[in-house]
Amino acid sequence: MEIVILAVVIAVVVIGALGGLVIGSRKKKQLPPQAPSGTPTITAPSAEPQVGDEAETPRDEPRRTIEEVELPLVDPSASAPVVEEPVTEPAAPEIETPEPTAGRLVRLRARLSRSQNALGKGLLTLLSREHLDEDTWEEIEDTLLTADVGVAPTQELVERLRERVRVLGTRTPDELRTLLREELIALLGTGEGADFDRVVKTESGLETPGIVMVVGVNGTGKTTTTGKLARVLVADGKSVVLGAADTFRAAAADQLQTWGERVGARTVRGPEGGDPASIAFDAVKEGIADGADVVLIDTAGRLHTKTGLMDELGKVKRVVEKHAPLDEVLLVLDATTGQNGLVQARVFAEVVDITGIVLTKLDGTAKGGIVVAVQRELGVPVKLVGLGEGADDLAPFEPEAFVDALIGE
Ligand SMILES: Nc1nc2c(ncn2[C@@H]2O[C@H](COP(=O)(O)OP(=O)(O)OP(=O)(O)O)[C@@H](O)[C@H]2O)c(=O)[nH]1
Repeated sequence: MEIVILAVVIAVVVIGALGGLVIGSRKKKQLPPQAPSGTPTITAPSAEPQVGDEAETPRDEPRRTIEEVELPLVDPSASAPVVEEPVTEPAAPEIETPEPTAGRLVRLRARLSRSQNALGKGLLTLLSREHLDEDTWEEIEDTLLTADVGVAPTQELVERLRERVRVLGTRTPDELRTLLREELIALLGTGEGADFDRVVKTESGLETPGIVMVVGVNGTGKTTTTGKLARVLVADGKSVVLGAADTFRAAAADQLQTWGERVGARTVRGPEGGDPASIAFDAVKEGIADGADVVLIDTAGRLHTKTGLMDELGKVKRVVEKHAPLDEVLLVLDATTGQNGLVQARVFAEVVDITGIVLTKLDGTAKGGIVVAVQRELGVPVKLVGLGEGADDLAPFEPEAFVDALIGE
């Protein structure tokens, strides 16, 4: 009996040991292969629950009702790659630095090429003929008249030139050129006789800003000239307020404002079709309040033949002068319109006291002689000349530089 019990115990032990071996070998086969030591491995997190993971939400967590559960917000653009725009400040209008005004006429001399050929070269060719006979002098006269110098100034010039050539016995082309130069400069109002002050008066000499008003017929270049003049003044270190009293042409105020913004000058404007006198008045008021150096007032183009419009111009002047007297009234004349400009000049001068002339579009005409004629007509100096559409194509008028540009140095 004892032997039987012993045999049963041994059998149980043997079976148990065998069973353990089999399970152990199975377990060993399931182990993943070991990574070679020393090589870093990057593994994805196991999808299977790991040690410490909760199998399910613990029962003691407060339960949420369906109303309390918030669905994740779905952004339709979320799938598209988000390109972040760099945050930029709204660009301030760029303030330009205008060209200095000194010597502009010399720089722009080539723009006078049409007048140069018709007037300057024409005269020099005639004067260099072997015999300066009666016919030649007549041709010289014709050349001057064609270039719009005007009858009286032409006769004067030819007479003086003839006399000097006769007395001095001048013959060489160089000497003749020198004589012509001197006589043309004299005709333009320097040297003997009238010596015009050509400086645009922008200083009032009072506490108030200098006030400049720009007048003329339609399309002569008033707004452009006002804008160019603002640049000239800013270049000279002055602060400028612009008055857009041209309420007649829709785009004029915008055009003026754009000119102003380019150099940091403020524009006072009113409603389209509004009262130009009240805008001019406000512009000067603003200029005084701002402590500006100069107020430039652009007026609407008006036909000199329309009495009502001319009366309106007189009113603008009177209203502005409730603040302070006008320092400068510039009449803008289009040089390409020739003698018609003289008629306009006469009528404008009756309504407002013209103190200076701006001759525009001299780059587009062979009739540079109009400078002489218009000064004679009004007894008022040409102060500025327009020689192109560019922002800095407005030059102070200097007779010597002008004549040199016409006949070549
Ligand atoms: N070639 C040339 N063109 C010029 C000159 N001055 C002005 N202009 C041009 O002339 C045209 C008319 O100029 P504006 O300044 O608008 O004329 P405006 O007198 O103010 O016109 P209104 O307000 O209608 O009376 C524009 O195309 C200017 O660019 C110049 O000196 N040379």
